[in-house]
Amino acid sequence: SYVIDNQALVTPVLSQMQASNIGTTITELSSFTNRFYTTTGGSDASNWLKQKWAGMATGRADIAVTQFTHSGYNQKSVILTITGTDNPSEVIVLGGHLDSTVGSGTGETSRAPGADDDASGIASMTEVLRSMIANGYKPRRTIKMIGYAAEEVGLRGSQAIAQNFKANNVNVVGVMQLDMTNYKGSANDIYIYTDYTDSLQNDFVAKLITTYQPTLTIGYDRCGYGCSDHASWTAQGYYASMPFETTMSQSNRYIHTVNDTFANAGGQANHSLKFARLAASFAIELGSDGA
Ligand SMILES: N[C@H](Cc1ccc(I)cc1)C(=O)NO
Ligand SMILES: [Zn+2]
Ligand SMILES: [Zn+2]
Repeated sequence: SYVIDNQALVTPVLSQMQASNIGTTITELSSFTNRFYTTTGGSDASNWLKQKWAGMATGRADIAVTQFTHSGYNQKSVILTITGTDNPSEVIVLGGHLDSTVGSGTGETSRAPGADDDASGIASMTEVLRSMIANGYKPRRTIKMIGYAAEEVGLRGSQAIAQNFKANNVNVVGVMQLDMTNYKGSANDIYIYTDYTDSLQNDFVAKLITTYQPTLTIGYDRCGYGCSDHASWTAQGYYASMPFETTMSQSNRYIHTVNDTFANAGGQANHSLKFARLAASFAIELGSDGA
């Protein structure tokens, strides 16, 4: 339910999260020549993320990391699963995309750092994972963190996964998309997008921000189209939310260019930390509910 009553579990995880760790992961992901869905870099980045998450989960028998193979291109999505202790059939999904692009002509040697779009989202999720593990947090429901392949070419990775989950009757109770979290281009801190998302869940997201990050300011906007992977989940009838870094009109103009770098977002991840903390509070509040 959307009742906020797990402060004892959420607060220690949030307080341990650090922008510097997010910045490190953004830098690592940006160092692949590109992470395009059909290139060597795209496959290497997927394998790198799998290894990174698996390494972090060492010693946790309830955490598994797999890759989801897509048809028609080599880049695999990465799925980390924290199996719930006593209500495992109900699933919470945190997502971001691991591919990067400099447009349709992206090839093997194209330079596409994709620091904000969307290394920042993957890095935010990674810091959630690190702090949950450091605090020994074990959810009652299952939490999945997904690095989607092929978002930039039509939300293809998330579409395949959301369709697969629907076909298998996976009971996903909520989805949060993190795509572009580190470019502070607008007045407010977090913008809750209201199209291709669920309005009730969006109200819960706003309450999470006012409860756990009361100094942050909230804005609202719309994309006007299916602008990221949340739209794939909504299309399958699941509840999705997308907290975004700016208003639509002030969105990061460096994306999909060689200039989408960590330095061009200020060389620090203070903005991403807000989204990482929001994602952690979302996953823990929903993840701590029993059957
Ligand atoms: N189109 C999206 C970027 C994007 C998403 C939302 C808004 I507002 C502006 C721009 C993309 O490239 N996702 O990877
Ligand atoms: Zn993009
Ligand atoms: Zn993106």
